[in-house]
Amino acid sequence: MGSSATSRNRQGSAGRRKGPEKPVVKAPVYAIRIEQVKTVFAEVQKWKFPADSVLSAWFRMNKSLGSRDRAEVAEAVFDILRNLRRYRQFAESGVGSSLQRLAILGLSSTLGHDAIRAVLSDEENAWLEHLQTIDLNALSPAVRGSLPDWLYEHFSKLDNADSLIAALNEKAPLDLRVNSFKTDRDTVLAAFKDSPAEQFEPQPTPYSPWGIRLNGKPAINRWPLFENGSLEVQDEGSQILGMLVSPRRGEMVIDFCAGAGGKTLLLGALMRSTGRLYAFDVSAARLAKAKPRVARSGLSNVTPVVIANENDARVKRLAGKAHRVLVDAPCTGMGTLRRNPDLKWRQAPKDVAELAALQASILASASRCVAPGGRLVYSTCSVLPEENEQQVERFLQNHPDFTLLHVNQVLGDRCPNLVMENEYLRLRPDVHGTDGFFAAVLERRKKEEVSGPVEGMPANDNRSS
Ligand SMILES: C[S@@+](CC[C@H](N)C(=O)[O-])C[C@H]1O[C@@H](n2cnc3c(N)ncnc32)[C@H](O)[C@@H]1O
Repeated sequence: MGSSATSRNRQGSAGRRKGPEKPVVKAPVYAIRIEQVKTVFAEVQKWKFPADSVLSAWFRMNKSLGSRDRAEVAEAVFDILRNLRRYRQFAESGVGSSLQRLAILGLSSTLGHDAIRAVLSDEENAWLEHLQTIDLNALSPAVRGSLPDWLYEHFSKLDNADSLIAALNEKAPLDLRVNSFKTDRDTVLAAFKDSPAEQFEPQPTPYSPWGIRLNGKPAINRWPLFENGSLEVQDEGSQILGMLVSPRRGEMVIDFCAGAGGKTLLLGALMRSTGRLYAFDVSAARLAKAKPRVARSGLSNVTPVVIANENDARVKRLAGKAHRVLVDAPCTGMGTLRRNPDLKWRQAPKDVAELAALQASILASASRCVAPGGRLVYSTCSVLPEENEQQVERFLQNHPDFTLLHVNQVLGDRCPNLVMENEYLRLRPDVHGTDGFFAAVLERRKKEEVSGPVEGMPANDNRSS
């Protein structure tokens, strides 16, 4: 069972009824809830679409559901995804369909056994009670951590693997970033006092000067501070990346894999909306999602560009020109399992190999855009060395005109609480409370420091950042 298995006994949508509640009206609500979780999970486990897309589509088809109904279904589905391997093992015993048993496990973990007891059969209740007696330490580590074998193989090679796996199976808090182009964190925290945000216990994040951590999952897109562009949702790890790229006013900066613009917005704010910030991506749909966010943020220095691939002619035209290039590479997302637990079930070993090849190609191509003396930052939201350190090491072997900077040196005194053991930024949920996140800062040598011609560097370009 999940950690909250016995702790809560919420009233579900029954809570919306007026007058005193009687147990007799609660039962059908949770019988319906079990069916709802089964319906959604049956769709999710086709592994065709991300779980949050499946849930959003189902909510759109079931508009009459209240926010508590939605939250209960979503929490149970995500709980099943986090614990799926363990739950499947548990579901081998018991009665009824395996889908029914998974739904019961998810709901008893998130709401507590007592909440659903009345709608379960005697056998089902006895089965749940028996499961409570199982010693989780007696399970194999891959079952206990609910990872497929191939992924457990990868994780088990990392430092303190058990602690990392356990932390990645927890729910994540919600991190917000204050848009420093519009306001500052103290002002937002003051505005949160006596507002609906207060119930989510807003706290400054420990490392990022722009971060606020909320306990819970409010619909912040209806908050005025979100609507006016003062706030964005962004994990603290991604915020720290802004300090590593550290773009300055008036510079030319490329966000090579900009997606829906999460990091673009941060870089644009750090540039105080000056200079030129190219937002590249191969996905027009993702870049389109950045548009309203850029509009809200008040930035006017962002130029979105849909590229065909990393070797697009528009990329080549910028050879040697950019002061800063960020490659926030497509990756397995294994550092974000707290938020996207379906990623561990939707990928296979071949995906790691394919992504690693794509990452190497994007990094090589993006590096050509960096001006002499300029900075290239490579990042992923993965914890796998194949996507991280090994990429950077291979890149450095093939690109002697780049050197690796130590992140402590780059961060200087801007992030005094954060000290890394070696050159790389390596964040983990069990150590830092962030998603798993990796970044490396590479600097292109100035022209006079390099002997012989260097690919992508214009003969007459002698700028430095
Ligand atoms: C990790 S996501 C980027 C997230 C984004 N930086 C943010 O902060 O929201 C990786 C992005 O790389 C894009 N991508 C994939 N292949 C690419 C390529 N060859 N060149 C540029 N971008 C690519 C994907 O479409 C995806 O949006």
